[in-house]
Amino acid sequence: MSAFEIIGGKKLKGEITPQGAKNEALQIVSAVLLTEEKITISNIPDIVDVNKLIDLLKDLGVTVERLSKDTYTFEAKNIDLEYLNSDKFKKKGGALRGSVMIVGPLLARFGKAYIPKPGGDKIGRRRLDTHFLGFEKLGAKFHYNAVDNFFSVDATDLKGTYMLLDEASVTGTANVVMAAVLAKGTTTIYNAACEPYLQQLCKMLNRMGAKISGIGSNLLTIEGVTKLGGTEHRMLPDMIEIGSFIGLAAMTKSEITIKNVAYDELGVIPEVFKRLGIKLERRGDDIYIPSQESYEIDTFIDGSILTIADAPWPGFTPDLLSIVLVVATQAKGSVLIHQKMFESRLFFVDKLIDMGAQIILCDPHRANVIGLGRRNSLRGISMTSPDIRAGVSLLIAALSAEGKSTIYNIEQIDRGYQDIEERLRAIGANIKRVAVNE
Ligand SMILES: CC(=O)N[C@H]1[C@@H](OP(=O)(O)OP(=O)(O)OC[C@H]2O[C@@H](n3ccc(=O)[nH]c3=O)[C@H](O)[C@@H]2O)O[C@H](CO)[C@@H](O)[C@@H]1O
Ligand SMILES: C=C(OP(=O)(O)O)C(=O)O
Repeated sequence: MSAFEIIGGKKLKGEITPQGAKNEALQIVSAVLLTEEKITISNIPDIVDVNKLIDLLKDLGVTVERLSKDTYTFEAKNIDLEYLNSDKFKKKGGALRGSVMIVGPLLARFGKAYIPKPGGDKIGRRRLDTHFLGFEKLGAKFHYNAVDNFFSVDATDLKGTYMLLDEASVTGTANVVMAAVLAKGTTTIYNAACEPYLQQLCKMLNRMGAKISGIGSNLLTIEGVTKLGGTEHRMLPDMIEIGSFIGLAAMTKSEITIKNVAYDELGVIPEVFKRLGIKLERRGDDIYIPSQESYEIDTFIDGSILTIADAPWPGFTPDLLSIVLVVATQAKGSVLIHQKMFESRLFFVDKLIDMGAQIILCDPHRANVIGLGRRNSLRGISMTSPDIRAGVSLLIAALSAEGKSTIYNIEQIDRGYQDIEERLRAIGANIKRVAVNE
């Protein structure tokens, strides 16, 4: 177990480059199971969740070669389906959310797949109905063993069909798309999630020989093919990291340039931070954030208090709401943060309140932040990170706070942020990782 010790209140300065996208990597790496040919993937982030998935694929028989820090080749030629029945798989497969996306490719290529209830953040109910309803529509039989929380699907032949997803689930859409590419006939998926990472997945599948159209919309049409081949793919930069760095710069009054952000793929993210009063400038494909002594939250046109809420893409991602909330604590003005998708993602505000922030948690989904307008700084405290994004939000709060903070349970942060303390130190942060005795 480790913790971060942070001495806050320092301005940072310099350039920072986002890692490859965690949530894209989990989709793309799962897709290698769809072919026995070689797939080369670059800009893979070196983070716990992605490494766990790669490890799982190795156990399944995929030949994995690491060509450089961020580039791997995968060859899923000799898959050991027996591994799926092992206790080792039950333990490893349940350790992360992304592992659920091996089901679609395995079902499509081998006619069966199992998965233990996947892990990921404990941020409220995280159902998998969309995934399995979709597989059933394609003709698979679904079985759920409630005793050991094991999901299984099998099918002799998957058949293309029309389906209206019960919700625009990100991993659910990815999973069903990966099953449908090898189904017989045409599948039409309406209410599909359409975020850039899914677009990336569909583009990669097309390069492998799939026939997917409607990419980027919520209506995907997939003409099934009999076989897919190898390809090369490069991951987009992680938009959640980019948003985290914008928030970090504003909170710590720092002048920061975020390099190579793939700006055109960021959707409403820059606009949402601008509505908090943060100045940011697009410079080529970088984002430049000047040092700002203060920033003021916008209101709606009629003067009423701004609400920032999550929504399926192209709405604002729920993964950045915790960051927005923290940044608002030092702004002038008020904002209502409405986390519609998850039920338990806002409870971390009690730590911010202990640090001196003014926040009213209205209910599990809504928090009203009354910005301090820098009248007083947050105070450093000891705290525990409940989930990946709350963890980084607390890290940002600690970097802006007066005095020393200690953040425990940083394994949550390590799930998704690569070498975070080194990268922050490189722009001047006073942060160190310390071992904690259990
Ligand atoms: C590994 C991975 O990629 N994880 C991401 C993925 O999780 P994941 O794919 O698990 O999330 P889903 O898109 O399935 O759903 C997220 C939550 O939102 C709810 N929901 C979803 C769609 C909708 O139209 N209405 C609605 O209420 C779901 O019930 C669920 O509680 O997408 C989430 C939503 O962007 C992100 O927070 C996660 O970081
Ligand atoms: C909730 C997240 O991850 P996961 O779906 O892997 O729990 C996240 O990336 O913010």
